[in-house]
Amino acid sequence: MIELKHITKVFKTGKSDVKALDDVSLTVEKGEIFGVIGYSGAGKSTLVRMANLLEEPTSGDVIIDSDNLVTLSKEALRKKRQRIGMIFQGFNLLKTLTVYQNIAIPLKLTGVAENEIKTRVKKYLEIVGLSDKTDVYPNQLSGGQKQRVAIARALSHEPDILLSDEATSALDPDTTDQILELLLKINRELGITILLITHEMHVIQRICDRVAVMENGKIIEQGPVVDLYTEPKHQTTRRFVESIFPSQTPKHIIKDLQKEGPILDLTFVGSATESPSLSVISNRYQIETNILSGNIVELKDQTFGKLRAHIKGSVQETTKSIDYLTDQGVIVREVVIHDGIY
Ligand SMILES: Nc1ncnc2c1ncn2[C@@H]1O[C@H](COP(=O)(O)OP(=O)(O)OP(=O)(O)O)[C@@H](O)[C@H]1O
Repeated sequence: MIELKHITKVFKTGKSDVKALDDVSLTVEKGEIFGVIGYSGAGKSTLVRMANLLEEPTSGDVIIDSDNLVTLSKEALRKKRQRIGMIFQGFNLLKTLTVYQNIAIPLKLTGVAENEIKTRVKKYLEIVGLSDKTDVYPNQLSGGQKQRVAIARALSHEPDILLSDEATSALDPDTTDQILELLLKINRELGITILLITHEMHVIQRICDRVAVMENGKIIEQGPVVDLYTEPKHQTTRRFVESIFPSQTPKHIIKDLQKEGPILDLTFVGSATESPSLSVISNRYQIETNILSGNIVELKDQTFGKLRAHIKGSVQETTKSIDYLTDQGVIVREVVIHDGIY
């Protein structure tokens, strides 16, 4: 549905050029929620703005439903953009207009008839849960409510695609979750494909199907969210996953404990999170287990857990225990410290 092919973007500045995107390719399938995560300056905003050509690539193609935006006429591009809604961190509402006018005026500018405008404003304010705020001004709304109005405004053009540029970054955690739930509902009930950028793993975890990790203008890793959680390949991806599962065992404790037996990081996905594998190995084999840290989180469609445990016992019994865990679908990785480094 959205295909970014070999996109490079160089910003010409006074002194030196900045390569914000460096040969980036990405495909978002119809109906999915695709997240792009990266630290500040990675190139995320530039990337998402390619998908409606708010930013033009220096080279590469932007294909939306088999049309290459780069080669479309101005008129055809204008029409295509109406199929692509966008929401922003700063909401971009006009302060001097009411909620109704903020949604209605862009529709009027694209030639939608007055009756149809009334119907759409009513419908989309209902969907975002703000039917009672039609006549108020943006400064009478909370941040979350402002973002709901911005979402209703984007939806009122009845797009196939919604682009989200850090839409929850200015919101507190509870409001963030409410907006993420709303995005999920829009995706499921209206069938709208969503491409979002964020610097928060929490956003990816809650609603995304697939994710790409960006660094220095490149995509360094991409795939289903659960794959990046279970086996992050790149150091930066590992840092993002650790932001959800901080491993806070002090290094000197790991160093001491590992003299008596291995410290294991255990990763559980789906039903494995519910089976009592650790108590089974304690009962079945001659070992002692001690849990050092752990957490279970909900990904979009399944549960995912991490546990750090210390195991004491003979090499033979420890090996049997690890084999048992592996057979149960648990991913087992030994934590080792050499000279103070994990
Ligand atoms: N209009 C511009 N002119 C010059 N350089 C720019 C422009 N827009 C972005 N850049 C540069 O391109 C690089 C990528 O910026 P971009 O805003 O896409 O990153 P980001 O990952 O969205 O970061 P943040 O989360 O801080 O917004 C940065 O080095 C930035 O300074």
